[in-house]
Amino acid sequence: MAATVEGVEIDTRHWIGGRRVDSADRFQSISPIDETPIADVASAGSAEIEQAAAAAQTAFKTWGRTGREERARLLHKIADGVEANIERLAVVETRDNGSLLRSHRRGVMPRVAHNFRFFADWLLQLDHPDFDTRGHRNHVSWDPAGVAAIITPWNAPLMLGTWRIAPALASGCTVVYKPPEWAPLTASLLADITAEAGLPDGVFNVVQGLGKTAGAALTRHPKVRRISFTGSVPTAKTIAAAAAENLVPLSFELGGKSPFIVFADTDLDLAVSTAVGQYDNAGQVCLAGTRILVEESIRAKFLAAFTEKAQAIRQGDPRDETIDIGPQISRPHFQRIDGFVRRAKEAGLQPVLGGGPNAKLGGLYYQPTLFLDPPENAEILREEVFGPVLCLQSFRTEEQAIAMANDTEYGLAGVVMTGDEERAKRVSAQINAGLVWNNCFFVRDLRQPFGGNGKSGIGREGGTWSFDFYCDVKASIFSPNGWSKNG
Ligand SMILES: NC(=O)c1ccc[n+]([C@@H]2O[C@H](COP(=O)([O-])OP(=O)(O)OC[C@H]3O[C@@H](n4cnc5c(N)ncnc54)[C@H](O)[C@@H]3O)[C@@H](O)[C@H]2O)c1
Ligand SMILES: O=C/C=C/C=C(\O)C(=O)O
Repeated sequence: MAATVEGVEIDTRHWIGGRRVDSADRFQSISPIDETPIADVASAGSAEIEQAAAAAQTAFKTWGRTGREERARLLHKIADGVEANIERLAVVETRDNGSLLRSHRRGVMPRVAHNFRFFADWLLQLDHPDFDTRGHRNHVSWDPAGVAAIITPWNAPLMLGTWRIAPALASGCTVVYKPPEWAPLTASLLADITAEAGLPDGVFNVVQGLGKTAGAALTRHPKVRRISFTGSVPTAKTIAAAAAENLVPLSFELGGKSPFIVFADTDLDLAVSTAVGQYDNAGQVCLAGTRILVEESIRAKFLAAFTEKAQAIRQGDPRDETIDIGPQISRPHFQRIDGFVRRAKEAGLQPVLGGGPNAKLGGLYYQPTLFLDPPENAEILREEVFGPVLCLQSFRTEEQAIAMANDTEYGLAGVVMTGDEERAKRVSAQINAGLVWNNCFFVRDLRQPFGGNGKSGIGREGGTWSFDFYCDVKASIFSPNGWSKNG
């Protein structure tokens, strides 16, 4: 079973134990650009999951004992393969998930390659210095845990997938990856790349399918020793219950409703352009600062400049390099976003920007939308919309800004815009979030701990934190006594 998308041939079957495997069931991948079906994809049930888990467990016997240098070498080979295929991966991803081709070409796909290179290099340096306990030498080592199940969403499919796949493979785990059913295609190309790189059979497996069937069977599977999930809170709760059954450690990167705080002493141009950037990827970014909090004395000035800049956003076909934002991922997701906006309007809020579908473009294009001063308990202020919908409120004091910023069940990210470095340090220290950007947004370094507090997730990945998750970390204690003379 194959599809040709933007001239690229894609095998849309699963990739299990180093070969293509089909299913009787199929699902369709529909392009958000024009809502046309672009591929029929194999849809797994528990039998295919069983097969993949068994292949991964068999492969683990060898891969788990493969030396660090060899694992790192193969990860670099995969990165080479990604780099050689950037254009093919970019055009397929854009057709499949509707994100900008220009960012796939120049930002996202290079980051996919970097995900592999970074964890390959980190593996070679992974170390904890030995330490002494009354003459006993303590040694710390990282033993791979076994089969890792990785499940990720559609808003940055290959980037979010490989951000988990690369450290799992570097750790010596074998992987069963369940890509998002709304954008499944680049995962299949990645399987080809890993095969060409010479990754042994069964070390990396792709099982395509729906969350409630393939995803659920994977997270319940007793051979799985780690579950790494990026997605929504309701799904996370279902997965946590499945993980509890087998006592499997899990890593969750979930939603957000991050604050974007603008102090009066900010560089206004920088604050406005960074704030308008929160509409990027049509608002389908977990980290987005969707609650803009502006100091009252500059509110009018900020709002005027923000509205002007937001109105200049060019929306359209994401394959056009001059376009700034594309469509939403799917009809159900589009309707969900519109539901939030309609309910906000019914509750009496009037958007000062957008407020509905983009009538000129039709399809899945939704206008960048801004609501002012929703009441404290408004749904639009509390729930993650995951679309191009922002709220703006104002504050009078720093304490009030911090209190408003922290008035959420989420805790993924925060943005602070101020000209005062001391204030930036003081405020970011008090924001309840896994990541706080000061006078910037989305500056990523894979040495950073990445993850969220509260409903935004469990655990951290990045650098050694990733290896801590995919490994059973071990302490070996060597006594000074009792060694044989030959020992
Ligand atoms: N924190 C982060 O790093 C991060 C990054 C990107 C997106 N997200 C979050 O992801 C969400 C959007 O993604 P979504 O709507 O696709 O999320 P989702 O939870 O509906 O789906 C995510 C993945 O889980 C699978 N899934 C669904 N039901 C399942 C089940 N019962 N068992 C196992 N797997 C199942 C899906 O097939 C998909 O692959 C947003 O909340 C967003 O904030 C978080
Ligand atoms: O939409 C969410 C984006 C998440 C980004 C990352 O996981 C990352 O940069 O590693």
